[in-house]
Order: sequence, then structure tokens, then C-alpha cells
Amino acid sequence: MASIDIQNVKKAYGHVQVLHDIDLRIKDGEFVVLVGPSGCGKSTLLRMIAGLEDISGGEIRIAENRVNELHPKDRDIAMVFQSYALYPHMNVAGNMSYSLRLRKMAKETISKAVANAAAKLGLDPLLERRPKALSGGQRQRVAMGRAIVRQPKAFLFDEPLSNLDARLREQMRAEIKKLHGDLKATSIYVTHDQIEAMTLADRIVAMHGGVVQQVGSPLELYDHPANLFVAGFIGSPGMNFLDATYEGSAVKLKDGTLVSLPEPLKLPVGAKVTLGIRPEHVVLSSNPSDMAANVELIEPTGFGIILHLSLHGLPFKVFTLNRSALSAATQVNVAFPAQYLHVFDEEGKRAA
Ligand SMILES: Nc1ncnc2c1ncn2[C@@H]1O[C@H](COP(=O)(O)OP(=O)(O)OP(=O)(O)O)[C@@H](O)[C@H]1O
Repeated sequence: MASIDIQNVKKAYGHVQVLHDIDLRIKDGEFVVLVGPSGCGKSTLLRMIAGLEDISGGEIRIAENRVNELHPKDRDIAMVFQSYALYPHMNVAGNMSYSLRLRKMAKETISKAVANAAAKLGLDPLLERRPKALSGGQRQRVAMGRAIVRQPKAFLFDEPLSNLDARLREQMRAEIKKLHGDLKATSIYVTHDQIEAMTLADRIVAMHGGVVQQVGSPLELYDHPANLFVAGFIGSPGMNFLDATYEGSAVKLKDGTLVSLPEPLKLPVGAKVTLGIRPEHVVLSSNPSDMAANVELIEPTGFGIILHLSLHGLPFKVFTLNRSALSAATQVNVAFPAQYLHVFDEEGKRAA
């Protein structure tokens, strides 16, 4: 196991800069998730750590050693991809033991390592099977087993669950988390799925446009998003945003409604701001003096209900567990509890 240090790392393809000055220190044993929309540069960063892409600037250190010039096979890390890349002509045991056989390890040591990993992953009954006789989930487990037997310094996961159906993804996600609890191996996991990031990570690195937007625990990002991008990306359904102006202890919405803040912010009175509130934090009220919104669509999810509203003519969502919302009238009143409000300045940064 090892820490991974990423210092001022840049990547350019020709004149196009796809990663800008990335600085991250991943602690020994930590599970860090790189999350962001397609094209944000997360896979490129992972591939640079693995040695599959050149580094245009900066330094990457694994276990305190600079690896910029090291060949992937000399970095002692294991990568698990979305495509399982198993050898079709080898059975499960053969696939899992391949790298150890290449290293000419003793047969007994190899069998023990394979047996240990197979037990952890529930692969014992499948050791003799070829990949074509396995389900997608089982193949992904073999790919993980192949990584585990090597006891690498770190695991790098590149969207490993993307090929699986929703239920299996959920199950494998929990298995990966349990496995990490067990192995405590340094892990970097790339995904575009914010739920995967929230549920798996010790720390999330939210990326956008080749720039790290925020690094923190899942709840830090959920409770205190550093900017509009993170606020909108983390959480589903996504946060509602409303244009407003700062009025001291309140913000004023476009229609003149004053929304009280829990405390004053360091902003000049009259400053343009964006008010954010998550759909699950909006209160459906019966008080006619609260803001009125038109009901456009009702989506029952089983667990709860998503109300698509039009507030001051703009789309606005509410998530509620209250089933009476299923029969909501054409108009509802909404209230914004002060402790759940987020305010962002004109540049989109969280206002403190
Ligand atoms: N070989 C390449 N040549 C030129 N540009 C590239 C190359 N590989 C990636 N890029 C660009 O670099 C940017 C980052 O790509 P990257 O694959 O890291 O994004 P990503 O966040 O992992 O997206 P996805 O989830 O779609 O894989 C993109 O704009 C992409 O078009």
C-alpha cells in the first residue's frame, strides 16, 4: 500500500490543455473517487497515474517515489477497467494467477493467493470456468480478483461498473466498499455517477473542465458545495437555483420575495447572487403567504415523489416522502428553511 502524490500535474494534447495544475495527496489506504461529467479529464488523470499517458507537466509520486518516467508495469499498481479484458482461453483461476505466473512465483504461493482472493469475491465455485461462461458481474469480479492477487501498492478503477445493469451495479458497489474495508488498499476510482462517488468515497474529487472544483468527504460536498458546478452535480434530483440579490440578512428573488438567511454573508448589499436549495429541503406548505408554484408534472418514484413545478415561470423541483403530494392541486405553496439555503456569488463561488 502507498500514498499517491499528484503535484501540479498538467496534460495537453497538442495545444489543447485538458488538465490544469492538479494537486492532490491521496493517503495510504484511502478510497478517493474522481467524479465529473464526460470530458472533465478524470480518466486522463487516472491513466497518467497508471503510466498509460505521458505527463505534460508536474510530478506524480507513488509511495514517495517519482514515477513520471516509470513504465506502467514498474509502478506496482493494478487497474480495473470497465471492459474486463480477461483472457478468453484461460479459466478464472488462470486469469487470476496470470500475473503471478509471469513473475515465476512458487506454485503454492500462487494457489494460496488465488484461493484467498476467490474466497473474498465469492468466486470459488467458478474457478474452472472460462470467461464466456460468466455473467458480467462475475467477469468484473474476476477482473478484481486478478488485481487483488498481485497485492499492488494501489488500485485504480476506471468506471468498472458501467457495463452492468442498475441492480448489479448497486450490488457490486457494496462489494467494492466491503472489499476496501477489508483490504484497506489505496484506491482511486473514476466515475461520472455521483451516487457511486457519494457511497464509495472517503474523499471525492469533483472535476470539471480539467480543473479540480472541490475535494472533500461526500457530506462536505453535499452540505457545503464550493461552487455552482459542485452544487448542481452532487445530489439527485439536482439542486434548484434562483437568481436573487443580497439584502443583508435575506436575499430578494426576482418577484420581490424576501427569503431569510440563517446569517449575514460577506457580500455587498445589492450584489447579484444565486440562491440554491435542494429539492428534498423544500417544504410544501399550506400557508398562502408562502410562494405559490404551479404543478407541471408529478413523478412517483415509489420511495418518494418528485414534483416538477414552475416557480416564477422557471422549472423548480421538490422531492417529498409525503404521498399526499400525489394528489397535489395545480398550485402548491413552497417554503425554504433557512438552514438549507446555499448562496453563490456572481462568479458562482459559495458565499461565506
Ligand atoms: N488522445 C487524445 N487526443 C486528444 N484529446 C484527447 C485525447 N484523449 C482525451 N482527450 C480529450 O481530453 C479531455 C478529457 O478526456 P477524458 O477521457 O479524460 O475525460 P473523462 O472525464 O474521463 O470523460 P469520459 O467519462 O467521457 O471518459 C476530453 O476533452 C477529451 O476529448
